[in-house]
Amino acid sequence: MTDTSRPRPAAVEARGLHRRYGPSGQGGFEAVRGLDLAVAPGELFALLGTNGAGKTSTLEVLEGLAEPSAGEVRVLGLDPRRERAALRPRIGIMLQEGGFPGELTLAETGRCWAGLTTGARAVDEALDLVGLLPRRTVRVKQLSGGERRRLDLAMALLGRPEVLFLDEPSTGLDPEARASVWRLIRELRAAGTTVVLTTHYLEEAEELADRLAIMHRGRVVTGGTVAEVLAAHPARIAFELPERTGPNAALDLPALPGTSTELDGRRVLLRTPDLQGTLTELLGWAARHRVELARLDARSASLEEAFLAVAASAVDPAAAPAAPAPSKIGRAA
Ligand SMILES: Nc1ncnc2c1ncn2[C@@H]1O[C@H](COP(=O)(O)OP(=O)(O)OP(=O)(O)O)[C@@H](O)[C@H]1O
Repeated sequence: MTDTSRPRPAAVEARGLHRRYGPSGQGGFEAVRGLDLAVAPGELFALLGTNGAGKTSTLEVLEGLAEPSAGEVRVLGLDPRRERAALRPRIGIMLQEGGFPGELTLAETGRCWAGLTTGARAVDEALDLVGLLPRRTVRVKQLSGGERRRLDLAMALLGRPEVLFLDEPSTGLDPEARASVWRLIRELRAAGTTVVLTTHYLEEAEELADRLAIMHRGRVVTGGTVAEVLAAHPARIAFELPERTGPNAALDLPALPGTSTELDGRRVLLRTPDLQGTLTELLGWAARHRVELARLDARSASLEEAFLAVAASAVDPAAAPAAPAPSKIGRAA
């Protein structure tokens, strides 16, 4: 397992966390299988993963809504179950479904929720944060799906939480609403709030997360900063050789250590752990030989590629992401 821990003290910490549904042995199901994570104060941590990987099951234990079947959990140094009374006023929780009563207006919902919250901010202020102030007299049942998500977020923010748990905060939001939720999350983080979120949107993690972990089948498969996660995956350089060079032209290309090559006619695809170095070599070679590299495209690995590779490698170890074997470019065909 990849250790996604950082030095203490952590705002959120799990050690050897297991969560089981149903009885032990046959008939039960272990959704979380020995998970370690540590989120520093003020950090934004994203939990990614395949469907059914165990993200929500993990979050519910961190939030104190469920008991772990094994392992240790601490949030702000407190046990989320045994010290719930002390912890609850200091955390905000946005579940996948808020489940607020449909007949109440947003303002009434906020007032009810504020009555249960220590040190709550003004309801109108919370609604304003998520752009729902103009809708304060509308009933919850009249909200669109995206507006409900924003109401869930507003209620999670009511108590000015030190730690905010967000389960898929932007699911169902249109691009504009998503951008404003991202802006709000960034502002909260800049003000020192620790945020733990789950998401299916890889660009959300790429945009927001200081660190992330990718889960598959109850385990963290990889984790770290976005750059650290991407570093394990090769960058790609694609181009077309000129027609005059013919199909064997690739034999004339330079040796590019650590780079693997795929040829499809005149189209060349290089995979390299060192994008800048390989590109420099390649462009130098092209300049010296006056070769035009048509449709040249160079890019780092995306989080999507890393995610797909991780999911595949967890099923099939042969597909594990690895640095490409050194090869002379023309010989790899
Ligand atoms: N109450 C339950 N009883 C039995 N199994 C459950 C229960 N809740 C969840 N599971 C199973 O536990 C596994 C993890 O579910 P969980 O909802 O934590 O995953 P997730 O990563 O949040 O998934 P998704 O991305 O699809 O929302 C799944 O296989 C799910 O079917």
